[in-house]
Amino acid sequence: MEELEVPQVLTIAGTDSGGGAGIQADMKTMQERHVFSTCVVVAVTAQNTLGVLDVEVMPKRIIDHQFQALAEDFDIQVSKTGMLANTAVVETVVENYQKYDLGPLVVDPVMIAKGGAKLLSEDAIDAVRTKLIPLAYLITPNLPEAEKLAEMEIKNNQDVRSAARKLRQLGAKNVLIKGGHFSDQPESRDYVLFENGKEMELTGPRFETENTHGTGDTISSVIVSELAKGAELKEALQVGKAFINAAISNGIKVGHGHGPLNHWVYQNGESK
Ligand SMILES: Nc1ncnc2c1ncn2[C@@H]1O[C@H](COP(=O)(O)OP(=O)(O)OP(=O)(O)O)[C@@H](O)[C@H]1O
Ligand SMILES: Cc1ncc(COP(=O)(O)O)c(N)n1
Repeated sequence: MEELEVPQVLTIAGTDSGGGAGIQADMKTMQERHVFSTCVVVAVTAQNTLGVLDVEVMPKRIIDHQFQALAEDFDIQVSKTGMLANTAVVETVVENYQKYDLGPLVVDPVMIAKGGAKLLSEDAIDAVRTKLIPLAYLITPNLPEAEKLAEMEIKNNQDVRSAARKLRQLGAKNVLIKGGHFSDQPESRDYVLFENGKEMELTGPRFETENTHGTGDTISSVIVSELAKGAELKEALQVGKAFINAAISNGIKVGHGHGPLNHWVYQNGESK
């Protein structure tokens, strides 16, 4: 029997027991985009749509062994990082990514959950800036994350452009600054700065909803999946934006707080 070759991808992040963000959102999204997903769990969160109850960071030994187990058996085409918790984890991830061949790296520099919980300690931001960003093929901060990493305030579109240039100077090849937090604007607008200096905007309607738990994880996981299937970055970003628009606008009723997205609805450009 002939077996199907499928692209293999990796998410390095924290879990969300509520299933809407973190590793669970990543793997659900990757499954929807028809790639085989693997994971390195660096932290476990006790979480639901109302917030984060507790966090346990994994010891270095088990993080190292997860990388080793994957590297010895799988052929990972593209990897991504999400919640990395603290400096020690950032350094362990950097060490392992440099040790093994895990394809281009998409860095989603998760810092604070929608409900306000800290998912990266303040002192780890420096390690992300100086050790992780230089490895990134693409970095995908939201506005507050871009402000921290670029060490500047972002008040308007010109500031977004300056912050993206700073992030490129830190070593990220390509930069996507997500505009989900510009909530006073009528449309959702994300900004992209490519490695050749070209720019692009990803725009769409802004939906009035509380149900945006895991938007950042989801869009970066679509991008990882499309890249693994051989798409150019521009196309991967456009599929990501279309997927997120469909996943937000066709909302599902789960939980009592910031609800999760509809990960099923986007089917090759067709939503409900
Ligand atoms: N209310 C909304 N309507 C339309 N698009 C949105 C909305 N909220 C977020 N988005 C889009 O979702 C994507 C993720 O952006 P966002 O800024 O929310 O990332 P994030 O804060 O990292 O997400 P999270 O922390 O929830 O994982 C972007 O493409 C953004 O434009
Ligand atoms: C484990 C984990 N990773 C990422 C997020 C960010 O998602 P959001 O900002 O939507 O809460 C999260 N809440 N939990």
